[in-house]
Formats: sequence, structure tokens, C-alpha cells
Amino acid sequence: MLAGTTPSSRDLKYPYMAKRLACMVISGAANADCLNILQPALLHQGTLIEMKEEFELLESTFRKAGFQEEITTFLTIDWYINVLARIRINAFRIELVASSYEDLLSSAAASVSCDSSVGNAVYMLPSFYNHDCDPNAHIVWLQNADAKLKALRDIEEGEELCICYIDASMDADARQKILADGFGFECRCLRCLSGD
Ligand SMILES: C[S@@+](CC[C@H](N)C(=O)[O-])C[C@H]1O[C@@H](n2cnc3c(N)ncnc32)[C@H](O)[C@@H]1O
Repeated sequence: MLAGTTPSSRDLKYPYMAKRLACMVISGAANADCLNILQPALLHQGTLIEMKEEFELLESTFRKAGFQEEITTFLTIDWYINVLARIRINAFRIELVASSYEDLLSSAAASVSCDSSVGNAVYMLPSFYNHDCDPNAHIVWLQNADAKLKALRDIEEGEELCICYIDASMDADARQKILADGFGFECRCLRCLSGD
């Protein structure tokens, strides 16, 4: 699992995770290509330009920290872009679930305003779950960043496990827009096909 606490600026959460992964590679805790198995996002030209600027900052941070070149040879712009492309569509926002009814109400309100997020993480197996606007499973976090998969109804043997990447209470047009903009696909789940 690659995890990172939420930095003050939301725009920096993914670069922060790439920096974390770079540290894990340098310390021997992860391989530089460990995310390559995951599906990458399609990146637009403007995003690539931003990533080049971010990479220069990251590279200079490691240079200033005095790391020897031999242990940072993996740290290239191609590595950074490949990592970011995978983090962008595979990272989960970690929200700890409520333990009491009062907590439930306040955590629901915090979730809507994104205040309940305690960090972001990429998990290898959950990254392979596809999206459905009427999912049969849900990822939850009870006390820490260990993700648990919770069934939302009876699931037949052999049935695909699907989770919902977004807020399923939105109408069909809003869901399609967010999935197209954020994840680059047109959702053709039964709910969307029926226009619900
Ligand atoms: C987190 S990955 C899910 C695993 C991915 N299908 C794989 O084989 O590695 C998210 C990507 O899967 C595809 N995907 C997930 N749910 C989908 C759906 N309901 N309809 C079409 N494509 C979907 C999209 O390309 C999306 O960007």
C-alpha cells in the first residue's frame, strides 16, 4: 500500500504520494515499477506540463537532500509521469467510518465537505475493482488505513465485485460528467443505461 496524509493543498496530494513512493524505493521498501501493473489515466498536454514542473521540484528536493545519484537513477520524468498517471485513477480517499449514531451524522456532513478525509492511498487489489453506480461492494476504513471490503448485498459466486468511485446519489448526467472528467470513461452500468 502506498499512503499519504492529506496535505493542506489538495492539489498536492498526488505529487506528495509520488514523493512518498520515491522515498520507499530509495529505502528499499518498494520497487520503482511496483505500480506498473495498474491502469494509467490518459493525460492531457496541460497536465503533462504541470507534471514536468512538479518533477523539477521533486528532483531538486532529493538533490538538495544529498542523495547519491546511484540510488536515484529511477527518478526520471518518465517515471514520475507513469506513477502519477496510475495514482490519479487508482488512489482512494481514506475516510474513517463512524462508530456511533452521532458520529455517523457528523461524519456524513464532513464527507460531503471532504473534511473527513484523513489521507489518500493506493491499494493493489482494490485498484482492480471496476465502477458501478449501483455497486455490490464498498471499501471502508474502520480505524486506520487498512481497507476492508464490505458487501452491500448478497453476491453470487462468480459475480464481479464492483464499487462506486463517486457519490452515487448524484443524477445520471452529473455522474457521467465526473466519471468522464476524472476517470476517462463512459459508464455503461445498468443504472446509467436505464437513465436513473
Ligand atoms: C481503477 S481502474 C479499474 C480496473 C481496470 N479495469 C483494470 O483492468 O485494471 C479504473 C478504470 O477501469 C475502467 N472502468 C472501471 N469501471 C468502468 C465502467 N463501469 N465502465 C467502463 N470502464 C470502467 C476505466 O478505464 C477506469 O479508468
